Amino acid sequence: MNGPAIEAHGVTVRYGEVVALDCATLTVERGRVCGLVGTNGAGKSTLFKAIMGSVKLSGGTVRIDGMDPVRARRAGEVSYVPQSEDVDWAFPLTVREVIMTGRYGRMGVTRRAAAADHAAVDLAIDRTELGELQGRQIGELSGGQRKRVFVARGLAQEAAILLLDEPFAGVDKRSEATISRVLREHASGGGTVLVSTHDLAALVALADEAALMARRILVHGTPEEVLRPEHLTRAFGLDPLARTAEGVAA
Ligand SMILES: Nc1ncnc2c1ncn2[C@@H]1O[C@H](COP(=O)(O)OP(=O)(O)OP(=O)(O)O)[C@@H](O)[C@H]1O
Repeated sequence: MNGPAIEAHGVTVRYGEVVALDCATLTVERGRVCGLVGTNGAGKSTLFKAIMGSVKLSGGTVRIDGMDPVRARRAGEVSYVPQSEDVDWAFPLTVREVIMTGRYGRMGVTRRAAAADHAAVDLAIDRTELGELQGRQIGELSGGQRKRVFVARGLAQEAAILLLDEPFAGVDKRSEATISRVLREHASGGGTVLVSTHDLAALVALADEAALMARRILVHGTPEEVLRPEHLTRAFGLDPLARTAEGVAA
């Protein structure tokens, strides 16, 4: 592995006339949790897609562990938990089966789970506290439980880099606490986490560093530094102290 875990330099992405990212630069070193903060439409999801190599760049470069992002993704180095899953919730899949899909990249064409696959899934289930729910149909789960399932799928993949787009939106307190703990543990074990959140209050406990974005990275530093009122005013365009974090971001 060469270079930082995530290195986006001068990244520009356009959707037709819309400039979603305008020269965004962000470096995240291994073993860190970085919180990504910005208004709706600030380009957070697009930055995740650029890091995954799933969107065309009009400018700039992305390197993951020194590698091209598509290569890194194919090597299973990066796992992405999107804001909303494109999943048919009525499809009869159990929690365990969904988490096992995180192992598909390692199974080859037969998709036959070996002992190592079951062990990785067991560990992911344990860490996300889904033991009692592993036989349930995913359609029966609450929003927070579903989120934990997709975080568990990322853990089962054993990717060094976890990208999570709004994992705390609409989840219950228990799921929020579990996901936060899992992310901190991942970083303590040498992994890297980039997580977008609207929950500014939780950022200090969750993240080692934060990045404030509005089509590009405006400030990148400790959460305390990034959350200074003058920076939030710049990113959100109003007095953040006059509103709750949720209200500002909405
Ligand atoms: N497929 C697309 N086609 C056209 N415009 C898009 C597309 N995806 C995103 N955009 C636009 O690009 C900009 C950045 O969107 P993006 O989803 O990256 O922001 P975000 O910070 O993740 O916002 P949110 O929190 O609402 O998901 C927005 O103006 C959005 O409307």
